[in-house]
Order: sequence, then structure tokens, then C-alpha cells
Amino acid sequence: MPKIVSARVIVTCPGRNFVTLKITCDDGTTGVGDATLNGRELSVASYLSDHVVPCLIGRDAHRIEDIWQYLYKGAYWRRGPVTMAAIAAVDTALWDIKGKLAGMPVYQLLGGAARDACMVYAHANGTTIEDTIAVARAEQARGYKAIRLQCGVPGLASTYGVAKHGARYEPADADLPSESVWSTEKYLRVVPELFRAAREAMGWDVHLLHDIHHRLTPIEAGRLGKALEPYNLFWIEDPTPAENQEAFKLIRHHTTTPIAVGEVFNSIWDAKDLIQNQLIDYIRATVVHAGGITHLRRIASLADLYQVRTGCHGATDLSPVAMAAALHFGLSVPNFGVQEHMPHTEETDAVFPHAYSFDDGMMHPGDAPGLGVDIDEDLAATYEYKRAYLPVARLEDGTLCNW
Ligand SMILES: O=C(O)C(=O)C[C@H](O)[C@H](O)CO
Ligand SMILES: [Mg+2]
Repeated sequence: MPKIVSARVIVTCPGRNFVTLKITCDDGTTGVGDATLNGRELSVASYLSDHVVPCLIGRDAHRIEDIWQYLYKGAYWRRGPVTMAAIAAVDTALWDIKGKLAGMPVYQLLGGAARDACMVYAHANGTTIEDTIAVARAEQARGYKAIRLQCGVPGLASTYGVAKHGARYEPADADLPSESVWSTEKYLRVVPELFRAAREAMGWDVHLLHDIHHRLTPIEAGRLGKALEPYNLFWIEDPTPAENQEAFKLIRHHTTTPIAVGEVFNSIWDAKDLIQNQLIDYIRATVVHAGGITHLRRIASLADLYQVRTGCHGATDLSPVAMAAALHFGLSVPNFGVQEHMPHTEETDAVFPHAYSFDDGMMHPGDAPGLGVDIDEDLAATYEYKRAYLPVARLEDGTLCNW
């Protein structure tokens, strides 16, 4: 048996923070898993090194399911983003090891390719509708078949998803949480205009997506979904917070615009009711925040029964290790829908050399044994952790609201 002899937690900041677990077996085989939880990175690093790593040493790296159950049931305190990100990192690293020992890419171990490649969606954002559409057209010219559009809201200094002064969009932008101002009324005026103009400029042969980022009440979300129906969106994402899942019934009563939810979910129990009641069309839970490949497959299997497809979160705060795992997962599950793709910076790509590739709007994980991704530990050590928080949002009268 490949015995686990060490597991190291590596925190690095090549432009933004990433937490990576690297497991080594007695024969020298290594595997990597992403454990990054944006704005709360060190809590997962501590959970892993203080509480998980000591339990891994000496175990058989082939027993992925048993180790998953051991860490989940054994903690007693189940679920939650910190616990599940830590379990995910172990699980992902063990799949990597299993693939390397089998001499096969992980997607082969998951049943083989169920499609040629995974459709990915790009981000297009700008302070005005015109700027946003110009970026979207450039992404379309690069081959993307699906594009998420976010534009500035007139009267608001900053908006979720829109970069400042043409910079790359990075939400965790400050040493302490920055504060932004939000107005639903102003937002609801601009979004239908954005998509009307986008269809006029870009035609109908491209999938258009939009992230509401949990900001509307159910009835406001129903109104927006209805207003967007003429523009045939691929999805609206996170229309309202998903703690109260009954709320989605109200949205469904008012609109046929498809709905994607789940980037903050960390377990099948978060997604179960939304899926079984057919209140969503895409489930956005990811490998890194939802218990790894093992648990995400379970979520996808449940979703498949209800014709809910996958649309995994893939923002730049998920490392290339998570991206590789997402592509092996996406290539193999029957009900894959789309994968989010925000390209990483050159610095990040250099720290995490990888085999996955992009071609004509599609991505493939590559055929290297395992996940086909690694961490250059020497380079990683040159980028010290830098505290960074996600922003908070307030209404115009100062009331704290959902960011
Ligand atoms: O990519 C998305 O859809 C997001 O909503 C990005 C999130 O705000 C980001 O990952 C938070 O860390
Ligand atoms: Mg989102």
C-alpha cells in the first residue's frame, strides 16, 4: 500500500493568497489539493496542519472513501466551509496520487471522458455597458462560447464583478474589508439594458450569464429574471441568499430564466432541497469548497436525477489545483453544464505548473497521470502570505447588506 509519510500545508501569495496541501507517500509519490478559502485562508491552513495532518500519517493513500468518511464523521463537528475545504484538499490530493500510481489521468479513474472537452465561460466586465460589451466581444473572438456580463451601475462608485480602472478584477482587495454602497433600484434599471445591448451587438450564438451575487429579495429576483427573458440568458446566478430555500419557489413562479446557485455551498445537504424541488438548473458547488472530487460526484449524481447540471465555481481565488480537479470532474460527469474560467495571473500559473489547456472556448485537463498539476515549492516560498479581505456592502442609508 502507498503509505502517507508526510502532508505539508503551503501558503503562498503570487498576487493573491492560496493554500495548498501536498501529501507524500513512502514511495515518493506526491499529490496536491487546493484548500483556499478567500479571506479566511489561515483558518483552513490551521485546521489542516493542527488537526488533519496528524491523523493522515501512516494511512493507506488508496483508501480515499475511508479517509473522507474518517475526516467527516470523525470530526463530529460536521460540514462548514473550513472543515469541508480541508477535507477537499486531502481528497483531491489522494485522487492525484491514485492517478499517478495507476499511470492515468484522474478523469479516466472517474469513468473516462463523457465529452470531448468542457465548455467554459469567460468574464466580461466594464464600468459602462459599452465597455462591457467591448470586452465581451474580445472574449468571443478568443473563442469563448459563454460569457458572463457585469457592468457598473450609474450612481454607484463600485459594483460587484467590475474592476477598477481596467485592472484585473480581484474582490479580496484590501488589508481590512473595504466598504461599497449598493442600490437595488439603480442596479435593476441597468441590467436589462446591458443584455438588450449585448444581444444587439453580439447576436444569439453566444451564451450570456449574469451573477446577482445574492443581492436581491426573491420578488426583485423574479422581476429581474422576467425582464431578462427576452435576452435568453444561460443563467442568472445567486439571485437571492440560499439560506431560506423556500424563497426560490417565489422566483420560479415569476420567471423561466434558468438559475445557478451553490458557490458557497459545502455539502450535499446545502443543495439537496433546491435540487429535489427543481428550484435551480445549475449547481455551482466546487471541488475545493464542497468536500473534494468524492463529495462533488455525489452532489452531481443527485443533481442528475433532476436534470440539474453542473456549473462549478472557478474564480481566481480557486487555485490552478482546483481548476485541474474541476476539469477532470467536469469531463467525466454525465450532467456537466459549464465551468467558470477566470484565467490566473502569470505569477500564479508559474507557481502551479499544469497540463490543462484552453482551445476555442473549451478546456481539457490533459492526459498527464493524476491531476496534471503541481506546486513549485521554491517559487511559492518567495511569495509571502498577505492578509486580504472580501469587501462588505451597505445600502445608501448605511444599512449593512449582502455583498
Ligand atoms: O465567480 C463568481 O461567480 C463569484 O461570485 C466570485 C466570488 O465573489 C469569489 O469567489 C469570492 O471569493
Ligand atoms: Mg458568483
